[in-house]
Amino acid sequence: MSKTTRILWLWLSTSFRAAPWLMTISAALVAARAITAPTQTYGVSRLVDGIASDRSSTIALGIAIIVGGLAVSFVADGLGWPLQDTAQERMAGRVHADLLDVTTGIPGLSQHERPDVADRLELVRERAWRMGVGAEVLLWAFATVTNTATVLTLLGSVHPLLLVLPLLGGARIWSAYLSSTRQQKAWEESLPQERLVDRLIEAAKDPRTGLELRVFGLGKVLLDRIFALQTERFERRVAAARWGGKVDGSVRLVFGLAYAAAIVWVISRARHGQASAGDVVLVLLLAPQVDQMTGGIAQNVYWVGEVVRSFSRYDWLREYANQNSWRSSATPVPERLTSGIELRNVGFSYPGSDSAVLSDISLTVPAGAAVALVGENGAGKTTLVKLLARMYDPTTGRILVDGVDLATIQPDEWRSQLSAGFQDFVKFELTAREVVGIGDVARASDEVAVRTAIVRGDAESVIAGLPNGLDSQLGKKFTDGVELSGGQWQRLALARAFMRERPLLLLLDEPTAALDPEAEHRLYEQYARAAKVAAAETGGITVLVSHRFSTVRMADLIVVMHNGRVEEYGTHTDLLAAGGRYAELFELQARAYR
Ligand SMILES: Nc1ncnc2c1ncn2[C@@H]1O[C@H](COP(=O)(O)OP(=O)(O)OP(=O)(O)O)[C@@H](O)[C@H]1O
Repeated sequence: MSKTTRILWLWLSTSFRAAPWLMTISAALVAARAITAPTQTYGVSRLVDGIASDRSSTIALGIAIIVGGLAVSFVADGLGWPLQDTAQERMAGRVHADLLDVTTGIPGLSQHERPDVADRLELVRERAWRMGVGAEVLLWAFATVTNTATVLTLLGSVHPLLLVLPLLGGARIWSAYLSSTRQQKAWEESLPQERLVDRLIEAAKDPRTGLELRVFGLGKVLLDRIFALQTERFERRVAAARWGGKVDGSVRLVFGLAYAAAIVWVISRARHGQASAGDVVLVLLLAPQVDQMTGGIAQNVYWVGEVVRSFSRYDWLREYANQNSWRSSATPVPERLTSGIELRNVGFSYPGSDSAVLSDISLTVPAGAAVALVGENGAGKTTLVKLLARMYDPTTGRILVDGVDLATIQPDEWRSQLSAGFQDFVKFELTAREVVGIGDVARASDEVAVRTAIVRGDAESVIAGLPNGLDSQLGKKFTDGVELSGGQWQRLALARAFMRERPLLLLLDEPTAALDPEAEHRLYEQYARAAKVAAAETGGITVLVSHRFSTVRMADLIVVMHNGRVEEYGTHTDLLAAGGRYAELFELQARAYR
């Protein structure tokens, strides 16, 4: 199937899939409505001719056409609009559901990292409503075609030369096309600015950024920046719209003059007996209809173009999702780990960047082990955690889970066996019960499971301080919502990470950074004891990222990273004895606490 056919088919099938019967009935009504006006005009011309020639059969025909037209338009108008509106709503709903389905089906994170992909994704989302009006535009296009065919037949019946008039209208269609493409281009060019404006507005509104904004007096700077970006974007778009207005206005003027000349010509033909009075009436009354028709086609060209463009972007997204679905990864995830996880010459660069963030990492983490990643900021610890969660695949090398390449394991299944807590965790503004429970959606309403996770996350004191305990609404956006401190939110996020009791891999990327070192130490000690029991059953591995050596030293294996490489690894005792970077950093921190 060619790309154009595929897109048109996508448009047509989405419209009819959304509301098959509504669309079919609406199409019939729309066609009926489209032919009534020109047909009634024909009825009037018959009536005039009948009166002029005093022929009662012609008069009767004229009246029958006019009355029949009235009846049809009465029914089509009464029924058509509500049905069309409903079809339209269904289509919009369908489009949004389809879009969500496709985007949430992309398992990796690359689409958020590559600016070109992010731009296109934004365009798809932002223009989704244009796909949503697809049903209406389709019916509208159908109406225009029917209407055009009827008007052309009637004009041609007076004199074939009059068909030049609608042809002149073609220039108008062309100008509309030019103007819409220019506006489209202006729109697309201003998208990066639009994205930036959205982000800046978000930052300006977000209570979490409010504190720093005020301390550094950034409010005004931010507003000026938003205003400048918006002005630039607005000017670009207005210039395109103004250009379109000028071109369309001039073309319309030429068309109007040509039509006036045609009317004069038909009148003179009638005076010489070459045309009837009815013909003059027909041409006169068709004038506004031809103008409306070409205007309608011009608008249709614009809208058909918009809908086709939106569907072609959607088609691109489907292709992208298809190519990035990691569908070849179909190996089931193991139920337990026996040998462990091995990284073999793993290297990684973020999408759209050439510089390697991780290089040549080779490491074996035995099943059941707790491993700590340490290293200075930017050493690549979080990136390694993301690779283990399979948010990305390594650029080079492989990650083997019990000897099976992680890149071949079904991504959703792998993630269902993971649990994670992060430093920049999400503050889900739900009830406290849900905030914790969603760490294992299947058991989110299991009271015992939620309470156990809360104990493991050392968050009992947070719940005890809430007005309605677990059922308290969290977050400032709600009138009865309770706002928590950074540390309290973090404890709940940690409890959430502990909802899955026996994950094969638990990733803890500085999830306790907001707690004091003692609280962190206590928590990990408690956690390590429980983890040992679970690990004996499932071989589950814990990966912990922390800058605090009091915690790190408890790990079975400590991996010291530097500039995206593993510099040394071993147990706390081994590494201290080796006297390398670990020993140096440990000594530095220990001295600070003495
Ligand atoms: N999404 C991204 N796109 C491009 N580069 C990135 C991205 N995320 C991180 N990086 C780069 O990768 C490098 C490693 O970052 P990473 O977050 O893995 O370090 P880290 O060791 O976890 O640091 P920290 O201790 O500060 O959390 C950094 O140089 C960073 O600039």
